[in-house]
Amino acid sequence: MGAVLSFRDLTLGYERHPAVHHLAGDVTEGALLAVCGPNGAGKSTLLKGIAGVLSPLAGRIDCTIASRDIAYLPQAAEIDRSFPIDVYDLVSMGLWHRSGLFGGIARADRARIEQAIATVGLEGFENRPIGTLSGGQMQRTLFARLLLQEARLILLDEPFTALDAGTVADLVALVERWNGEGRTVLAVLHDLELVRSHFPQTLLLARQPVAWGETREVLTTPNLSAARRMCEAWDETAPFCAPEQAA
Ligand SMILES: Nc1ncnc2c1ncn2[C@@H]1O[C@H](COP(=O)(O)OP(=O)(O)OP(=O)(O)O)[C@@H](O)[C@H]1O
Repeated sequence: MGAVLSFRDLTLGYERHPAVHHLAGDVTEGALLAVCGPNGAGKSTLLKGIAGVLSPLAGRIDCTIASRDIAYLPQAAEIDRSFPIDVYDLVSMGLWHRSGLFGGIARADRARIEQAIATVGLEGFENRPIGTLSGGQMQRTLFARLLLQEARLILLDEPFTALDAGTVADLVALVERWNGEGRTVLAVLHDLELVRSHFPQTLLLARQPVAWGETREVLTTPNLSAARRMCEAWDETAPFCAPEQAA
């Protein structure tokens, strides 16, 4: 399998302050990769860089997948739930890449939307405004939208945070299904047991990469301690590419 993503001495950050520093490596097609690390390690920043929301300060990301084939699910806190839209319409947005913003929804599309809503266990919620959903119901709705997107590269930022065990199990099963279909999935996760059980590969980040490879070889006590130390020692005001921060 070839690389779908290549990081070339990548630095991402905000207002010239790096948040992810000197990242290099490849993500192969069909990978199921967890991105782990302490708070502030740069995990969300990396996903934003891959999704094209944030441009590199230095280095680059080579991606062989067209942006229309990339799906990005931000952290729940970043999603505006006050937007007046119901479950059905939010899920149907997963077809936008096919139908266009103002394209009509054909009968076959309606069947697919209903099927996606049923797959995530939300039958009967079609007309509910998203602002009235519980956190778990909202996340199921967003996964139904992802189902319709049929993206080749799926980026998930803390997709299982604050969800009950049943919801997590259902959504993990969807992630595994996507991966079984050959899609590449990157997920930012804090639950290391979940990562060990379901994600074969892990990138451990602490502004810089600490380790990247087989999950059992990455999530070791020494690596996790090093990541904690590196994040604690990080200077938030470090200038762009300060030599002492270089890998
Ligand atoms: N919009 C922004 N403007 C300025 N700094 C930012 C912005 N977003 C994130 N940062 C900073 O970038 C650094 C990395 O943040 P990021 O959100 O990528 O970390 P994270 O690993 O996803 O953390 P968490 O586990 O807490 O979600 C932090 O120091 C954060 O304060």
